[in-house]
Amino acid sequence: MTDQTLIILGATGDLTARLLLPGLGALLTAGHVPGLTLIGAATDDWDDARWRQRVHDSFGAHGARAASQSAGEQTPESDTSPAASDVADRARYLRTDVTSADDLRGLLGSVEGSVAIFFALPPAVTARACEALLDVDLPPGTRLVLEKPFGTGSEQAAELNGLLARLVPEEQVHRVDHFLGKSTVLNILGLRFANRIFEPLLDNTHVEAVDIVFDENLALEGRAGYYDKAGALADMIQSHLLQILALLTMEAPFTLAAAEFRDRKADVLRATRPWSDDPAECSLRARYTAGDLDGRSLPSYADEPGVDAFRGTETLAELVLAVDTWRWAGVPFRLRSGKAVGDSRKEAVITFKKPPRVPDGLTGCDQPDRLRIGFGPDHLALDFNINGPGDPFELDAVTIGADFGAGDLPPYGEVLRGVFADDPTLSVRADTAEQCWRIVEPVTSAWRAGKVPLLEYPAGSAGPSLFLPSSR
Ligand SMILES: O=P(O)(O)OC[C@H]1O[C@@H](O)[C@H](O)[C@@H](O)[C@@H]1O
Repeated sequence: MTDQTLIILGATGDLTARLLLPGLGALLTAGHVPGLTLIGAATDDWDDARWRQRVHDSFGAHGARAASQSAGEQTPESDTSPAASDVADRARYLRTDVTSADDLRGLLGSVEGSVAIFFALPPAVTARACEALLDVDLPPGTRLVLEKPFGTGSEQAAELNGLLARLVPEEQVHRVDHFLGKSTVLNILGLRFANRIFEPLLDNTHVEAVDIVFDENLALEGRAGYYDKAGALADMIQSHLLQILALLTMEAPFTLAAAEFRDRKADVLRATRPWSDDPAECSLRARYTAGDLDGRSLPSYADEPGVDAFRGTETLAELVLAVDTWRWAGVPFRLRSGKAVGDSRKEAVITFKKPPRVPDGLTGCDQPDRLRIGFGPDHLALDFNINGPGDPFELDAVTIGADFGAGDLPPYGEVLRGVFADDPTLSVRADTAEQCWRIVEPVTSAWRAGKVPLLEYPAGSAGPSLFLPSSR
């Protein structure tokens, strides 16, 4: 394998420290990308020593240690693995204006081997950095790795795609959605396509509704600079939850090769739209007010440092979608995500229709059957009715379940593995990035026009919920 260099633009930021470097550390510890050179670039006045310390801290704090422990290795509490330490010790930092072609030229001039550039930057800065790269000769095979949100709408995403297409071929663009690197999310493929018993039931004949819910205890956690401009809809639904919807609804690909896998996802996303023409009927937005959560007193979102209260950013969003394919037409898909919600719930729930008729004489429980795929804790459960203990004609609800277990790598490690292996399977393709904005845009326009009120919920409460519209 040729030597690889990873350049992180935005190296001093929160994303790099919290997610990217830990994922990289785990990947290195697992023995991938030997000989990697890591270069950090940002405007901050850092030097190699400070950057190396950051890399060591982030490798040690999360990814590298977690990965080696899951592999059964004994490592002292504060140590990174030797492979990750070696990369940290050799890491370089270059003070760089990422929007300046001269600076980027200088940065790339110092690099050997195969290069991946990770844009750990806000969307607007990413676009400006890509523009600047137009004036730079990129080494052959350069991969560009972009974070979500990809643009701020379908038009901006299309513009950015046009720009990227002038820089490198589409196969070398990796649009990261780290949910596609989560083992539980990827397990949807195994669950659906490697079993006989579930797949035949997953259609509009048998399924009543599907909920994809990601309600978090986490509040803003100091991320106002990014989150206040994004909000729950762009942060979670337009990106992560639509990817889950695609995996739950796609037809079986012949292989998991990038082209086919991404074609099948694109098919269903093209067929997806808001459930009703009136976004007020099928969407809800809300933001948290002061409240208590897990023994913490949280301020109102509007009072969090860095928040522009008048912007009206939602911290909870819910949206019902229709997937207009032969298989799924008529089944509502409810996507919901909220911050500072008391009852953390992260799962996809497939609710089946009731049986056509329960014989007279079987009484008691008549809960619909449900298949639950938990995204944290990772779990699979099937709820159904049986003749339980006691009266043989009295029905009881039971659940059988299995734990998925953690993946070998954290999600960012999995995503980076694809980047270094030149495999874009887990990356979001250009057309899909645009489709995901197209799906939510009728709703964001209605929200902007004030047609859907911004509700409030106390932090720590369950938050408001939509009354599901009847099937049409
Ligand atoms: O559960 P995970 O992997 O931390 O993912 C959830 C996070 O995903 C991120 O992409 C969002 O920006 C966060 O707001 C969210 O909390």
